[in-house]
Amino acid sequence: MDLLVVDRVVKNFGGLRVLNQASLVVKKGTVTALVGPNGSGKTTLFNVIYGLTPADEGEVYFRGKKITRYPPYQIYREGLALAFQLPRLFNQLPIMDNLLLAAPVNSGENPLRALFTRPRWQEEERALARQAREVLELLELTPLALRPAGQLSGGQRKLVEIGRVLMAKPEMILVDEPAAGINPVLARKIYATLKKLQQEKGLTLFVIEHRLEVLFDFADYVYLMDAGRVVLEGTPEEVLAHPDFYTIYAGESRPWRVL
Ligand SMILES: Nc1ncnc2c1ncn2[C@@H]1O[C@H](COP(=O)(O)OP(=O)(O)OP(=O)(O)O)[C@@H](O)[C@H]1O
Repeated sequence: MDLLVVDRVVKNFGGLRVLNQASLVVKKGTVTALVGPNGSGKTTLFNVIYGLTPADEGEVYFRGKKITRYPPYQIYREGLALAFQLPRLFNQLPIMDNLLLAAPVNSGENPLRALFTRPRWQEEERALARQAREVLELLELTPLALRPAGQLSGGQRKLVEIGRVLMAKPEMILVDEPAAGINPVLARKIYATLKKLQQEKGLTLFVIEHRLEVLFDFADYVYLMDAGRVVLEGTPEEVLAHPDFYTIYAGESRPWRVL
């Protein structure tokens, strides 16, 4: 099933065409990767999908529903979440609290409603705490549950960022460079965790990555972008075997000049 469909998306910044009819499909239950040289438009495409940057042309569909003009919070509610490249955590607060704060709003947050629906919000809070403990367990972060987020390593912060996103129980997660700036051992661990989310939770993952060596062990399908459009696609083996792959990948990507 096609979970995410990007259909001929165009984005101009001033006179630069950064996305030039970009189209792709992410199938449900896969780990799909987006690779490409610096400046080819990968992050801009994620921002368009997630409603952070409005598309000039083209459409984005999630579960068959057009989400092109939705704001990010509405896309999040539809079950599509974005894990930021630089995790946005509350540094003074423990990991556990960072996860609890990421959960969707519950009935205890409105004082008047809370007064009349006390048993319900107490039960909701208990369920949230259970969910946060499960997420910590899944990400193997339980021993660090009470550690302030500011004391974590870069790799651990990425895992907490993924945990934060999991609290919304999404169907699909966009992950922008989970392994950037992280040593190869931890990078593998992060990918192993993403794979576990796919296999055990049925999550769909769409990942931007530069490190081909980790990526190709975990991805089911790969898109290569250049100058704002998808130029190659296939299984990791197919894409790597393509005679043009390394030339494009190692090149410098220049947006189109439209004005
Ligand atoms: N807000 C903006 N205003 C103007 N130009 C922008 C803006 N955001 C991105 N660009 C330009 O768009 C092009 C694509 O950038 P983008 O970050 O999407 O590429 P990328 O493939 O994610 O690159 P990298 O691999 O380096 O992260 C670049 O030339 C960048 O300078």
